[in-house]
Amino acid sequence: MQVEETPLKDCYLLKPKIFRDERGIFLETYQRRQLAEISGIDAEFVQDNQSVSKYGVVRGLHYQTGEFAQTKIVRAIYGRVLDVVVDLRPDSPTFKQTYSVILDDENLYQLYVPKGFGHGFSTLSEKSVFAYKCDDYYRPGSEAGIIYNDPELAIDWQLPENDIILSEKDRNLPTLKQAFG
Ligand SMILES: Cc1cn([C@H]2C[C@H](O)[C@@H](COP(=O)(O)OP(=O)(O)O[C@H]3O[C@H](C)C(=O)[C@H](O)[C@H]3O)O2)c(=O)[nH]c1=O
Repeated sequence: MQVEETPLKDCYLLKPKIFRDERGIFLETYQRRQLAEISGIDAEFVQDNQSVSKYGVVRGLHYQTGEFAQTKIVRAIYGRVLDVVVDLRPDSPTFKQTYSVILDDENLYQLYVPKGFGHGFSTLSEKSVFAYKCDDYYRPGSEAGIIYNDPELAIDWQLPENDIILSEKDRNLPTLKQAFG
């Protein structure tokens, strides 16, 4: 596995080693010891999630607040997504900065998203299967988010606006200014 820094502090792009042969491919999608040795990252993951989305779906930007904030390792098992994170840690040198990267079933890249980040993704293929590890449990009462079209963040989800599909919850998320001043 290769671990690359991103422009956002403590957020890393993980590039697993892919073994290819005439049958197809094999890769270790998570290996705690190797990740810790390479990067010093040693989160204790307790929950795996998976979502399936059709083309045009944007999920996010979401995060859990306070002591229930989640570190995540996210990846696309099938299809192609644009993964987007925003640093929402007021003390961070990259506070309010965003980073986006294509995760798909060809590059098999993963993104390490630290606690205190907002996270979302858009589905660019006909269908995406998205999986991620969390180092804390789902706490409905601590869920929060920033609206996908926040004017300060100006995220390009790489989708025509008319194609974007959002949940009712995501349509009503606050702006960055409303949430963080
Ligand atoms: C996140 C979560 C949801 N749920 C239930 C709650 C709802 O009844 C249903 C769908 O939840 P939601 O609409 O919040 O799912 P997403 O929009 O995919 O949310 C996720 O999307 C972005 C990309 C993230 O990074 C977060 O991990 C997560 O918020 O699953 C659970 O039971 N457990 C969970 O951990």
